[in-house]
Amino acid sequence: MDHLKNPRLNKGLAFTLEERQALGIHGLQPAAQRTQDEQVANCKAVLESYNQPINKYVYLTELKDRNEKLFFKLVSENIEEMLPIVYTPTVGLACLKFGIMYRRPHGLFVTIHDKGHIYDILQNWHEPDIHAVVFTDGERILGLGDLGAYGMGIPIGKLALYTALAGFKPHHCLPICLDVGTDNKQLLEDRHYVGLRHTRVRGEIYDEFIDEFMTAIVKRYGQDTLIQFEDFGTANAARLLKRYRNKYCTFNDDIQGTAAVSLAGVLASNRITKKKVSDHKILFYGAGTAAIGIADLLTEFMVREGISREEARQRIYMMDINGIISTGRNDLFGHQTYYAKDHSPEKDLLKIINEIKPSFLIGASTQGGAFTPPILKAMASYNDRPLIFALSNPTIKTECTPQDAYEHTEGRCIYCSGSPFPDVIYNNKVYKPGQGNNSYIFPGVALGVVLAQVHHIPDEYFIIAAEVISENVLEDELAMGSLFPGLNHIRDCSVKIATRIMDYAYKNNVATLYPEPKDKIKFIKSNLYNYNYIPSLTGRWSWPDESNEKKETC
Ligand SMILES: O=C([O-])CC(=O)C(=O)O
Ligand SMILES: [Mg+2]
Repeated sequence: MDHLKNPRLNKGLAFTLEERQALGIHGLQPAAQRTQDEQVANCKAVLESYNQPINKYVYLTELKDRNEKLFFKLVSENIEEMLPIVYTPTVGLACLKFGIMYRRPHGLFVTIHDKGHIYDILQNWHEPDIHAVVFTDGERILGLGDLGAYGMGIPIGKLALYTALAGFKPHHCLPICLDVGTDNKQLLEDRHYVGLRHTRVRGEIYDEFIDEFMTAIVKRYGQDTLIQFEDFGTANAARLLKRYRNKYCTFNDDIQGTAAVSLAGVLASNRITKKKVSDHKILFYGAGTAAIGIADLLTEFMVREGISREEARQRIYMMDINGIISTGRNDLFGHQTYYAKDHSPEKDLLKIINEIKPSFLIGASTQGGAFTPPILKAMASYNDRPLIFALSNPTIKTECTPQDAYEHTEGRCIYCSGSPFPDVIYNNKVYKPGQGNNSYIFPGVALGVVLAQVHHIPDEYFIIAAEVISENVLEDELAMGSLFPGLNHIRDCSVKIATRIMDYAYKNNVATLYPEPKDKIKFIKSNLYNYNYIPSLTGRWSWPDESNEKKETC
């Protein structure tokens, strides 16, 4: 029965007659036999019959629970259609409905009351060989804010992409939600809420809890376990990254992954405008975690282009809800101060644009529709090809839609958004706006890091990832307005990113995998998850002359 009930073993109607007899499951299924491709086609037909994206999400979750290989084949071979369901934007909706939809565990919940016992909780996870952990404390889920334990949908979604976009084996991945309470009043009163019903624990106790968590992970799974921070609140994200980045194999996706995909977008746009990054005057709308991460990485890149760090920071302006980030303000934190200008605390975005005349406007504000037509028109009046990045997620939080962006800039803007949008037709021209989402970055970076067994993740890896992504945008794609390779090429891009990161790691003597693989691409490919079924009756051992496909243990 395990072969029908365990999603890792189940092949549904793809079991052959011989397998059904040998496994003792003959008669438990109808007579038909299907190939995996036929099953994929069947799944697509079922998905088409649902109108609501959330119902498609539930169907796919159930498919993953029933037949893991079929789920990953479906997603991996149909990325463009499936990504918006298993990931942004639908995953945001799934988080909002997490309580009512909760069925079975897909990861670990560690609460603040488990403090002192986190290692024991990790022991309860059934898989012993974890290479990558994605975890959140649910404080800033996408642009939706504090969703507490409902935030668990995000680590689950991110790790599904580790497998679908970078070939991580699913049993090497562990999603974790740290539940320290929530300050979201609506959730505290929601009868479906599944998390702790008290406000967030902060301060020293929170810090000790995170410290214990990090220690417990490496004690349980080893020093080179990759630990990805996801959707932490602004007050903690940068602070915790700084604290842990040189101690653990860790990165913050919202700071570093989003920064890298934005850099990739600018580098690709430079192929159109023939500019350097340092030729831009940049205005950020939003000065939180993602914005600071992008600003820091752009600064780093401008320094490489040959200007001083000080000059680079002078080219970057930021504003948040309290106005322009200026030296006179006393509410700035962390790296915000690097970008503070001598300026009156102006709060009106249009006025600021008219004064600064930026060439590049980046939205990381979580304020849907903030880039109004007059703002877009102003950007078009100062620039031949204004850059407009509307990065907030999910779709309702996007600062402007591509339709608005092209319409109000006479089709001249170079645009991307964090959430997916359909093609736009403006003035008889078809635009295919790309998705500036960190999903182009984190799977490939993670793959390189885990395979080279490095212990820390420097910014250089994110610059490498950005360069690889921008180099892989085709001329045709650029001409259609996309700054990123088509989503269906993302798996190849992940392998390329991983290869370049491994090269860099060995050159800099930080890879601990020994010996260095001679042909890294071949090495990487031979370690990727195989989502195709393999015969169920191959026995326990593999033989050296057999293909990798057969060698894989289920
Ligand atoms: O999840 C996404 O789509 C991108 C991301 O990290 C965020 O918005 O927090
Ligand atoms: Mg995120």
